[in-house]
Amino acid sequence: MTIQTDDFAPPLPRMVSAAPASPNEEAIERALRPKLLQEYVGQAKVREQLEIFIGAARKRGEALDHVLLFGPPGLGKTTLSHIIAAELGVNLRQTSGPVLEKPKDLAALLTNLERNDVLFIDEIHRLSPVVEEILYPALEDYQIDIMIGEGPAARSIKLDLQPFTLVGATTRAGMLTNPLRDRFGIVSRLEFYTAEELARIVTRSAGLLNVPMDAAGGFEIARRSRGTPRIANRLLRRVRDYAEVKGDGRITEDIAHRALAMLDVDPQGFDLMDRKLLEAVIHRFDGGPVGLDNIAASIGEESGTIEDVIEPYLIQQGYLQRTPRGRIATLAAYRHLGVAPPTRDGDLFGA
Ligand SMILES: Nc1ncnc2c1ncn2[C@@H]1O[C@H](COP(=O)(O)OP(=O)(O)OP(=O)(O)O)[C@@H](O)[C@H]1O
Ligand SMILES: [Mg+2]
Repeated sequence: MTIQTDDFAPPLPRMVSAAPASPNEEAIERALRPKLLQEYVGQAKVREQLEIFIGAARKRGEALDHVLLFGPPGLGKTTLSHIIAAELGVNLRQTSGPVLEKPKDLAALLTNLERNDVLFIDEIHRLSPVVEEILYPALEDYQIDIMIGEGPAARSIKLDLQPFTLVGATTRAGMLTNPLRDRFGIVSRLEFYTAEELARIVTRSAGLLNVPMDAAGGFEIARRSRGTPRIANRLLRRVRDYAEVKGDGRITEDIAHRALAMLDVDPQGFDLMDRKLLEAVIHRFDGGPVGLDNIAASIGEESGTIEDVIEPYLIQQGYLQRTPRGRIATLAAYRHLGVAPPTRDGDLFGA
C-alpha cells in the first residue's frame, strides 16, 4: 500500500477538532454524506419534523418554510441542507455569510432561484447588516428592493422573486439578530450523537470505503468520537491506516484501541483542548466558577471557539457546568483528570 504523507501527519493540535481539516477531507466528507433523510442517522426529532414539513410542502407544490439549523460543527447541518433540497426535488444554491459582501451578491443569487429552490447560507450569523436588510423582504414576500442609480437620482425598485426556501446554518444561534431569527418557520437544533448512532455512521462509512471492520472495532471508534459524525469518520480513516500498517487491515476492538491511544484520543473522546480547559478550570481557578474570558486567556483560545466548539460537549457530558457566575468543573471532571475534588464545608462537593 502507499502511505500518503498526510496520513501520518502529527495528529495535534486537534485530532478531534470538529472543523474539516483540509480540502482533501472535505472531498471525502462529500462522498460519505447521506443523500436522503432515510440514510441520515440520529437526530430523530429533527428528522421527523422535516419529514412531515417536506411531505406537506411537496403535496401542496409550495416552497418549504425557511429552516434554521444550528448546533456545534460537524453534526450534519450542511448534510441536512443538501438532503432537504433532494427530498423536495429542487435545486440547491449554496453560499455563506462572509462570502456575501454586498447586497448585489445576494440579489444576484436570489433572482436566479427557480420556483421552490433551496438557498443554503452557511455561517448565516456572519451576514453583514446591509445584506441582511435585503433578505427580510425576500423571506417574507419573495420580493427585493434594489437601488438604481446614485445620488438624488437614485430610486429603489421592487423585484419579484420565485418562492424559495432559505436554509440557514450556524454554530451560534445566539448571534443571529432577532428579526432574522423570527423569519425562520422551522428552527432545528442538532444534538450530539449517541455512541450507538455514531457506530451506525462508522459502519456505513466503513462499507463505503471498503474497510473491513468488526462491530466492536466500530463501537470503539464511535465511543471516542466526541458525539460528532465528522470526527467519527476522521478517526475511522486514521484507524484504518493503523490497521493496514500494524495489523492485517481489519479494524478490531484491539486495533482501534491501540490506534486511538496513539492518536491521544482518550476514552471519553476528549482531546488536548478539552483536557486543557478542564485542567485550567480545576488548577488555575479552583474548579470555578470562572468566566469565559478568563478561561480563554488562560488556555490561549478564543472565547467564541470555547463556547461553540469545546464547551458544548463537555457540558453535555456533565464535565462542566455553565452558571450565571461562570463555568464550574463537576466531580466527573476531577475524576477524569485523576484529581481529588475539594471537600471543604459548604463547597460544591462538600460533605
Ligand atoms: N446524521 C448523519 N448521518 C450520517 N453521517 C453524517 C450525519 N451527520 C453528519 N454526517 C457526516 O459528518 C460529516 C460532517 O457533516 P456536515 O458537514 O454536514 O457538518 P456541519 O454541521 O455542516 O459542520 P460545520 O458546522 O463545520 O459546517 C459529513 O461528511 C457526513 O458524512
Ligand atoms: Mg457545514
